[in-house]
Amino acid sequence: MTDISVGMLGCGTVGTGVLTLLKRGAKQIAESLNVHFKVKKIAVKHPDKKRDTELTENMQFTGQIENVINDPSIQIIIEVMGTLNEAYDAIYQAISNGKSVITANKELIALKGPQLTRLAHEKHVDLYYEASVGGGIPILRVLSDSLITDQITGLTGIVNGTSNYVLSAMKNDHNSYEESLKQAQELGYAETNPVNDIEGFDAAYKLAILSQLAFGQTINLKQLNRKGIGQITTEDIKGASRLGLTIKPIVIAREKHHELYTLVGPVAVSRQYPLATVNGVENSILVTSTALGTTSYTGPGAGSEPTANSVMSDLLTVTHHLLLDESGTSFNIPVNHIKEHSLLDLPLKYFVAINETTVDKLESFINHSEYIENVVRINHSYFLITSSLVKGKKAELVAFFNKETKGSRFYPLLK
Ligand SMILES: NC(=O)C1=CN([C@@H]2O[C@H](COP(=O)(O)OP(=O)(O)OC[C@H]3O[C@@H](n4cnc5c(N)ncnc54)[C@H](OP(=O)(O)O)[C@@H]3O)[C@@H](O)[C@H]2O)C=CC1
Ligand SMILES: N[C@@H](CC=O)C(=O)O
Repeated sequence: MTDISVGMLGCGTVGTGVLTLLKRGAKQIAESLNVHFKVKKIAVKHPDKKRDTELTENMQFTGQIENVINDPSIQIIIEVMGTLNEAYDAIYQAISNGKSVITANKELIALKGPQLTRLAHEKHVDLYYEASVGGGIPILRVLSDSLITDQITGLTGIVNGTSNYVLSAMKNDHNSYEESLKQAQELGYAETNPVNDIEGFDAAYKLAILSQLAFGQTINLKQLNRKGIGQITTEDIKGASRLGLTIKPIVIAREKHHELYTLVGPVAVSRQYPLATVNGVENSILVTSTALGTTSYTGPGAGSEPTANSVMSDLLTVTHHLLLDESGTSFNIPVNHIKEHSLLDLPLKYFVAINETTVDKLESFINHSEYIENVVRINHSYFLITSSLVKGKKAELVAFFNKETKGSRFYPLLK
């Protein structure tokens, strides 16, 4: 039996899940790999906090990250603490010290993954981050292994469990936005700062990682068209429903004529669209590729054990490499620099929610416009489906509604 010493940074929702799965899977790991993982040290923010003693027996808790990453007996570091700069410095140092690293940190990988991957290659250690996208869904391995020879042309997905949980609870259980978000936080789905979930930053990081693997491209997050779910009202959800639509927190990246079109934000999807029935904390990613057509990957997108399961799969990959003396691998290093656009530059249909209005002009416009395919009125609000609009025509409609009504919201529509 080979003993492998592991150090952890963080022991919260995901970290506790990792300890649980390590304990539960110890016999199976010993039988199949002839390996015993020993978690020696765990760095946390509050080393004196009370922890589950059955899970953490013989583990040393410390408030100093250096105690873990500089311990020469530790071979593998699992980073599940979050943060950007602290995590970067810690992982940089750990890799420099010759340790393989597993992380669930999407912000870090989206923003600094390529640098760390290059360093890991140089130092002949592994860097893996399956848990950073889609929680328990093994989507990064699918993109980097199963689809390696296929050409990916599009990704459309729900990749933030918290915002999908909130919107599903608002629609299906008629819960308030605040109540639903509180539940998502209590269930361990939300980020330390839930603004990252609600405003689409977390989804944007995940789209960046998916694009690194699918298109070899690190997308420019500063220019990305990103919106959150905070502006969606219960009226919009009801209006969409009356038109056979559901509002979902979606990420999209599409390659067209060797250019990339991206979007992060709420999208109205028809009831037949595959993502319409992905509810609660579930995530789902639809991948379109030349050989396979469209394939979908669905599962729990956040939470303790699902996310920890992805960490475990990385841990076993890294261990295989260690045992075979083949460390120095990762998912990929993005090398492409293709031009990026907002998906909204392409012709799209829209679901439009128009706030309370009594303006006759609007009614007359709606009845005569060739661009309106369907409309419902609920009290004094109107909800429309437009025909496919080019960017300029959409801008005209936005201007018209903003002038003639008390405000409107345009949601891209996928059928
Ligand atoms: N929750 C989820 O479903 C998912 C989370 N992730 C990612 O996994 C990572 C961890 O998330 P999660 O487990 O939910 O977070 P938690 O907030 O539950 O846990 C964070 C842990 O890190 C420790 N920690 C925080 N800051 C520091 C620091 N500066 N130095 C040392 N330790 C620190 C905390 O210590 P203490 O316990 O003392 O407070 C805690 O143990 C994040 O990157 C997150 O984005 C990825 C996929 C899903
Ligand atoms: N906060 C994230 C956690 C998983 O990545 C989410 O809600 O999806």
